[in-house]
Amino acid sequence: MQVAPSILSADFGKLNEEIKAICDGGCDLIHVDVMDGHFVPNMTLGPVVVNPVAKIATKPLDVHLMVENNTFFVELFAPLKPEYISFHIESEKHPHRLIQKIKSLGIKPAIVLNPHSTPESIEYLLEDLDMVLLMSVNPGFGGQKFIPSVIEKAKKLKELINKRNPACLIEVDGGVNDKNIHQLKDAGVDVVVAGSYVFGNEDYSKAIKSLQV
Ligand SMILES: O=C(CO)[C@@H](O)[C@H](O)COP(=O)(O)O
Ligand SMILES: [Co+2]
Repeated sequence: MQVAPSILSADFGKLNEEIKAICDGGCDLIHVDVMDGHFVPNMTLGPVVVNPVAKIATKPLDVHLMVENNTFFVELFAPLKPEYISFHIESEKHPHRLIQKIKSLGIKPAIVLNPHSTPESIEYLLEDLDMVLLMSVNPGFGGQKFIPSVIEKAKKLKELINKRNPACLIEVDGGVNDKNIHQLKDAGVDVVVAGSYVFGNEDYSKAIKSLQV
């Protein structure tokens, strides 16, 4: 299991130290939550903050867009050369076109599903995706309670992925901790995002390793 700590839960008063600690602590990716105050009722990080993060990070960035104008934000974050950019299926009228745009920028495209969205809704996009991110909370905030139906959804998605594009990864985001990690692993999940669990732990390295099952 790969682990992507969400920097939303980091201490922004000492962001450099926090980034260094999770990279040295053995994380696989750095999850960057981008919220525009329209698609979700919160606002977070723009390139002004994420640029210095990208400069000191020794692990690749996983940019999670929670915005209405996806194309604008893809163009804004592309110069930071993230490994992945994910966007919500619920906020995009032309997901196939946007996937091609992200690919053309040399970035791996991923699609995010809110708790109500079905894996079948993206079946015909799977062959063009590197990852699907399943939300296990409603997007907008860290520290929320895990929604257990994501386990069944991950299993269904895994079947579709096996049929359409076995190389596509499944990522789960929200309320992940050492209690639900084995269920997620058994459901076929490849990557987990963990914000409050990692940054709420005194020993980041220990917390990250406890999820790398
Ligand atoms: O995208 C989001 C929230 O919208 C997440 O990435 C959270 O920031 C994860 O935080 P925890 O639920 O792990 O505290
Ligand atoms: Co996220």
